[in-house]
Amino acid sequence: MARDNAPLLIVDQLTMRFGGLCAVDALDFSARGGEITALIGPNGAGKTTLFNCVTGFYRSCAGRIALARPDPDSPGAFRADWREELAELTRSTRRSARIKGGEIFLLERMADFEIVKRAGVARTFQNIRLFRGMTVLENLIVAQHNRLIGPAFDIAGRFGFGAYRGRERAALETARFWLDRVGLIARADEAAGDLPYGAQRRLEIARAMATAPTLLCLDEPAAGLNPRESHELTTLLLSLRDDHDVSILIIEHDMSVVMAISDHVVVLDHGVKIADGTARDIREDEAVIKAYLGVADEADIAAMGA
Ligand SMILES: Nc1ncnc2c1ncn2[C@@H]1O[C@H](COP(=O)(O)OP(=O)(O)OP(=O)(O)O)[C@@H](O)[C@H]1O
Repeated sequence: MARDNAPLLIVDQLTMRFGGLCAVDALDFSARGGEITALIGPNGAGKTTLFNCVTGFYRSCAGRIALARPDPDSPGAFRADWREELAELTRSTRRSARIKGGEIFLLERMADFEIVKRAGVARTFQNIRLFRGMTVLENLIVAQHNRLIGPAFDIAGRFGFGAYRGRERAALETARFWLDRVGLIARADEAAGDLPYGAQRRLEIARAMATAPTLLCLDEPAAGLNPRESHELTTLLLSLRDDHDVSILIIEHDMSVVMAISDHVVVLDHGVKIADGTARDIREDEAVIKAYLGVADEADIAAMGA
């Protein structure tokens, strides 16, 4: 379903090389706000490298990654067309600029912690990275450390001043809300590492959501899930988009999940974009079918409906 919303993420001529290998090659695409954009492609296509550039884990070799963050308190005021302001920001040496109803960022100029804190990008990983020895609840509290650590953290935290207490209470409420939302509230006091695999995947998503992101980047969230869990995941992701106003960028190999949830699909092969469109467009695209026929199993092709 194409929704014709304003762009939230604009990737422009992005290039990432590792020595002689070009993992992402002059990539252009945009992801619109309020949508689920899927990045698909065979193994080694450059999908995780792109995520690592967006989240500041890698510093790209060339190109631009721009993100808009509407003000949460007045989302309606956001100026939908921010190309002019982006051009001006690009010409400057600044990392961000205020625009009507929000702020825009050039992520390739920012450190990873700033990308999380200021630009509102949260992510999950291909291999689950929870704090396994901490409880389920503690994992969500730690995720909100940016909010807990206010300007007066040292003194306020030590003496239990009101401002800190208030922030702490809000962090607990947020944690409980998201644990409830992903069906883990009854397991809040268990060690995260003791949860079954599918529950750990849900906890990772809850942990990312607890940071109130504008853009949620999910790296293969359906990996290792059984069909029932995959179905629950699709329901959860659609609800995050529709009920919680988060835009999602998802890398996923499970084509049934991709086809069920994506508003927009970008297909990479050997670091190059080979298709970009709705799920329906790309499943009929010859270059995509060829890329998958070369490497994927027949179930992938069947799930794409080609
Ligand atoms: N840190 C690195 N150093 C060197 N080469 C790397 C590095 N990270 C990725 N690559 C290479 O870049 C290419 C793209 O890898 P990437 O992990 O982005 O692909 P992918 O599309 O995410 O694949 P998969 O679906 O298997 O996760 C591969 O050839 C990979 O070996």
